[in-house]
Amino acid sequence: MSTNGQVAILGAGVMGETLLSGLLRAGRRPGELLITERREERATELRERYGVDVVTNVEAAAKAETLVLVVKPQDMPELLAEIAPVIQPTQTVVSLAAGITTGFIESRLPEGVAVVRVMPNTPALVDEGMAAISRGAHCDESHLVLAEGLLAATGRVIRVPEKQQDAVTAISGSGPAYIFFVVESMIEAGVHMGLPRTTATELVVQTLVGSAKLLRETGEHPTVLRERVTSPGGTTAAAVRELEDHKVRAAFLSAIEAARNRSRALAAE
Ligand SMILES: NC(=O)C1=CN([C@@H]2O[C@H](COP(=O)(O)OP(=O)(O)OC[C@H]3O[C@@H](n4cnc5c(N)ncnc54)[C@H](O)[C@@H]3O)[C@@H](O)[C@H]2O)C=CC1
Ligand SMILES: O=C(O)[C@@H]1CCC=N1
Repeated sequence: MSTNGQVAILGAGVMGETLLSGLLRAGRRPGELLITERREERATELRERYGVDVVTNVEAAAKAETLVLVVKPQDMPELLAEIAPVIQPTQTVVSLAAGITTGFIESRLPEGVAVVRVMPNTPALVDEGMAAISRGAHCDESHLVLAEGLLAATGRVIRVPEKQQDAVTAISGSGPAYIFFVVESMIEAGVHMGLPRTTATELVVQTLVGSAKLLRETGEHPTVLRERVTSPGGTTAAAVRELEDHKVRAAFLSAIEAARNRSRALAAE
């Protein structure tokens, strides 16, 4: 049962489909994958789109070597109660849920099941994901390597101590949303100044991609890169002064701390 290499994705919403499509792009065959999904029309859609089998949670837990839990944190107790009677300590559980600790999961499953906690993000859909993984009490190196193998299909993977996962969630898990918020704001500014929306969008998206590549490929500190854009007495200095006056840096600090605090609170709901 536990050495068939089969991976079951339990809960195939946004993140479940992201992982599923990434595994298929990376060369896994549909027959090696199973999904479960509570919404019937969603299950049908994914079966037709990817050619994977849709099974019940109990069937998935009885069959697959690796169970990837991708339901919302609030749905986790019910899912764990469903699979606990059939799961064996030879299987590996990988949880992608924000805020849910490995201890929370271990305490609801048979003694000895290895649990890996992962925080992925949505750029995984274009193979530019950032995932951080942490070991539970019953994990050894092989379980971490297995989880890394799954997540590496869609981008970068790092290992972090579990106590850092709420901060990771606030930075890279939710992070794409902050970037999209900035992008929306910049496009709106362009439209306010009379640029056609398509022009403003192209300018902003390419500026974002170019800036991201500059950061990654030069390895320079963002402050240095920003200073290079900022000519003395010029346009950028005028803009950055406004951002500082509006306490945008402080707003980012508070926003990201709020996300971290929300992650901490999720397991208690
Ligand atoms: N969306 C994101 O950017 C990220 C999400 N996550 C985590 O991934 C998890 C899922 O998030 P999303 O995909 O955004 O939510 P979602 O709501 O799109 O997907 C959850 C899916 O699980 C299904 N579901 C719920 N209970 C079920 C059950 N008992 N059995 C089978 N299917 C069930 C729902 O019908 C839904 O399709 C959450 O725990 C979230 O914290 C983690 C990192 C990033
Ligand atoms: O908003 C959320 O709770 C999930 C976790 C990180 C990104 N999305």
